Amino acid sequence: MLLVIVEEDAGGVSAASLEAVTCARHLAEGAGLDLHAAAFGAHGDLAAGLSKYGVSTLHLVTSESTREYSPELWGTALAELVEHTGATGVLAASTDRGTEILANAAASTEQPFASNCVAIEPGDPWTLTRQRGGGILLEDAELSGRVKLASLVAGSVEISEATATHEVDVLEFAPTPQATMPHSAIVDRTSRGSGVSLASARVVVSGGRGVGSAEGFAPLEELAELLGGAVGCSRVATNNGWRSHSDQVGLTGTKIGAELYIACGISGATQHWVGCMGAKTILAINTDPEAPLVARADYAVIGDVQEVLGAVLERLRARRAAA
Ligand SMILES: Cc1cc2nc3c(=O)[nH]c(=O)nc-3n(C[C@H](O)[C@H](O)[C@H](O)COP(=O)(O)OP(=O)(O)OC[C@H]3O[C@@H](n4cnc5c(N)ncnc54)[C@H](O)[C@@H]3O)c2cc1C
Repeated sequence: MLLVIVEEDAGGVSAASLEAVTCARHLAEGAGLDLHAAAFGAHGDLAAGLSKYGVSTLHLVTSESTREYSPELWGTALAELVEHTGATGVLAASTDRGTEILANAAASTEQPFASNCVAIEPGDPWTLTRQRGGGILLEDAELSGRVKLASLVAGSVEISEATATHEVDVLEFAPTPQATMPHSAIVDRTSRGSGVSLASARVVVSGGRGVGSAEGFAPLEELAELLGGAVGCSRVATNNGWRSHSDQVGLTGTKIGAELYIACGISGATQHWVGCMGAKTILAINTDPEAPLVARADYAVIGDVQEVLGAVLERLRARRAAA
């Protein structure tokens, strides 16, 4: 059996997790194995969203010690679930959580973990392609082991449904309490304005130095809201205190896999590019026609970001009012 960790986003299974599910189904079918999913917390409602994707069982990891996120406690709980179910492979999206949980589970089970994969082919060993150097290099590798663990970069796989729809069995799994184990724990949370996470948003409207100030992000916020997306930024925007680090796209920020990335006043330094290159379509708005991101973008508008966004928003507001 193969196991895929699913994360919740906006009340359903996140797009990045559905990519991992699609990839895991491909591996399971190639090996003639069942596909199970696992979620942390009482997320029984995710079962309905998984029924079309070939998942037969959803394991809900529920216990007092795993109620709040902790990479060590969740990783150890996952290791226990792997032994309990006899899973021979575990996949997750390459989100911060997915990577941390798998790394801890791998350490606990003493099994190998390949992070940041963009393609995984069935067989024994698994054949994989993974990102290195923040995505600048691609490495071909093989993964062998009694249990293989791998994480998948968002935007690598086209989400697809299974040929048959299954009713998903929901099973609760209570791991052994690990309260005395050394672990990190969340002590505070800052909620984001939008309910959509940057890593899994289908549209990201992102701003850099060219936006000019924290207040200059207001039209980006409005555009993101109108498009049902999230706001991102470059490191200059975080360094200047215009946005929080959680909004940063890039090597030392979030890697996105959006359908559409709108880069406003961002030059496109390599460290930024590796965070947004997974987007399917890139639109750059920049005063400099020679900016690297303008050269790499699918579409570019050469002009002042505030003027361009002002015109776009005017049209969108008028269209919304007419609808
Ligand atoms: C180890 C390391 C890690 C890093 N990690 C990251 C990372 O994760 N993410 C990241 O983003 N950067 C990262 N950086 C920084 C990166 O190298 C760049 O410095 C940064 O991305 C530049 O941000 P920017 O594009 O906003 O600014 P700039 O490079 O200054 O570009 C500003 C752009 O705005 C345009 N512009 C100016 N005025 C306007 C206007 N009115 N309207 C429209 N366009 C305008 C300009 O033409 C220019 O293209 C990292 C650097 C290092 C060394």
